[in-house]
Amino acid sequence: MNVLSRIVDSTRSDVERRRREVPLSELEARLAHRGEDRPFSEALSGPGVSIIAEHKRRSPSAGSIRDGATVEEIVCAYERGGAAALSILTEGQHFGGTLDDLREARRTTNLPILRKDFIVDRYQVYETAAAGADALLLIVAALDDDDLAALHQDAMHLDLDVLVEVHDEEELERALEIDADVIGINNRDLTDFSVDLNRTFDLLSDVPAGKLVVSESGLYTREQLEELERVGIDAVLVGERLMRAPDPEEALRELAGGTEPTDEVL
Ligand SMILES: O=C(O)c1ccccc1NCC(=O)[C@H](O)[C@H](O)COP(=O)(O)O
Repeated sequence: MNVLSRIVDSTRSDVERRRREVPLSELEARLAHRGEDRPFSEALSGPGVSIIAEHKRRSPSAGSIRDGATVEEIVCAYERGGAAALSILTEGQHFGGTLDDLREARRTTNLPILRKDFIVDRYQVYETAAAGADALLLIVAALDDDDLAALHQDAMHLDLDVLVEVHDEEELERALEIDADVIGINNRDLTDFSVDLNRTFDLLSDVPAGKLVVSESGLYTREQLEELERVGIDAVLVGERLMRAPDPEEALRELAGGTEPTDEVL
């Protein structure tokens, strides 16, 4: 069983537990207290490459990435450094995240927030909206066609933007079938963790005009971002590079082209 299947399996059990603790009807009631809308897609459509800065404590590929900093410290640094949006990893068992991380990010910044998780059940879509996120991730490789379409519909019904993540041409076709507006091309192979930026370059030419395209994973340098900008990528999703930096604000400014690079990482 590959890592994605393992994560999806454990996610399904976690969702069942949470559903018993907080029923869907309770989440629906909480939606009445949702705060103001922070448009996620709009934030990615500015000039140049927009940066979605990710809060990520650990991962299956890297192990522990950063301990000891609060969510507030990290996300406020990202906001000061010029992030267009935040990605908050809320998966617990493999990434050490929680929905409370997302709530804290919402309380302490004004940036639009993507819930980065393994969404396989409509309960999670309601949970995402109730926790104050503006967008969620749907990973095509983790879903069959019916679930992909249904979860996409549920998200739109709740005014959530959706980043639809693909790895190859077949997954891109499936994303286009549901008319996804924001396509994420993941440079990381989720079966062996290899990272290859050519995934973005190869798939980009198959994405029709009018879609927003996000290049995800394995991005570390200003040069990579400049290359992506040249080919017309709208945004990048960056986690490990920023989370390992002693000063995430400074690291973000460097990536965005605001300051000279330093090689310092934790
Ligand atoms: O990061 C992993 O090891 C991973 C493994 C299995 C499924 C998903 C995984 N990562 C989620 C992500 O998509 C990344 O956190 C995100 O794109 C940022 O990547 P990076 O800048 O390389 O931290």
